[in-house]
Amino acid sequence: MSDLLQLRDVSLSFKGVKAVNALSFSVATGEICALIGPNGAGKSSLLNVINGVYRADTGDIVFNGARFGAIHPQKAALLGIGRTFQHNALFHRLTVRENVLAGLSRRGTATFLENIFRFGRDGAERRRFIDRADEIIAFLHLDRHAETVVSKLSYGMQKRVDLARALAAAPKLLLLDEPMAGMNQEEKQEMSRVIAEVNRSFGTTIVLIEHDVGIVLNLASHVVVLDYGRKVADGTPDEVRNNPDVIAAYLGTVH
Ligand SMILES: Nc1ncnc2c1ncn2[C@@H]1O[C@H](COP(=O)(O)OP(=O)(O)OP(=O)(O)O)[C@@H](O)[C@H]1O
Repeated sequence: MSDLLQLRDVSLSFKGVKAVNALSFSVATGEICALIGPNGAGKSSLLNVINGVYRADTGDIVFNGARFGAIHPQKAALLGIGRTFQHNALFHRLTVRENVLAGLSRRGTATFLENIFRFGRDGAERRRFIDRADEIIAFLHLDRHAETVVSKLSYGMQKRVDLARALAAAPKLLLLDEPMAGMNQEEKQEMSRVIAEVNRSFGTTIVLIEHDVGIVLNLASHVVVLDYGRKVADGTPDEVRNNPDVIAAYLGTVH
């Protein structure tokens, strides 16, 4: 299987703190890769480098054959890198459908506001966007909430809407920052099923951050363990589970 994403010797510092330290690893096309590690290990910083929110101090990223040291987040989205955030980036006063449409707006010629407020310069494009939004909404079993204002939904449902928003643009690579944070075990299992279904049905390559190691080791086919910005382990769930360095740095500690 070819690599969709390669990180080569990537480093990022914040005022002397090495958030990401000479990190290299690859993500194969079509896989679910989990990033795990203690608080402050550099996981979110790394996602922010991949989609251009932060600029790496050194190192290269190769995505889908194109190499870049830094990229603008909008360019990353256009290249096919989608993203959710630890604290969702939804428009809480808009409906679920409107939020999913917002995820599509960069793909067309009409602006986000034109898409939302129905004065689109291209009615056919708007129709296509609505169909696409509704397809994703149905896929994620959000149909009955399509017209609901996001602030009225439970936290777990909002996380799902955030996933729908990111998925709407049909990314090749989807970066999920703690998609199960704040959920109970049942909600986590459900979200885990949804992520696996997205990966299977759309062939989307997924890199996700999740603290629940039990969930991660069942969901991901590839696990990268970080500690203090460095890579501690990189392998299959079984390899990682049995790695003494991982047990010492992470699995052996209560998180
Ligand atoms: N914007 C920032 N400004 C200054 N320091 C930062 C910034 N973002 C992250 N850091 C620091 O970089 C290091 C890595 O943080 P990061 O948030 O990437 O870790 P993480 O593994 O995602 O942690 P968590 O699991 O708590 O989300 C930490 O020491 C953090 O304090």
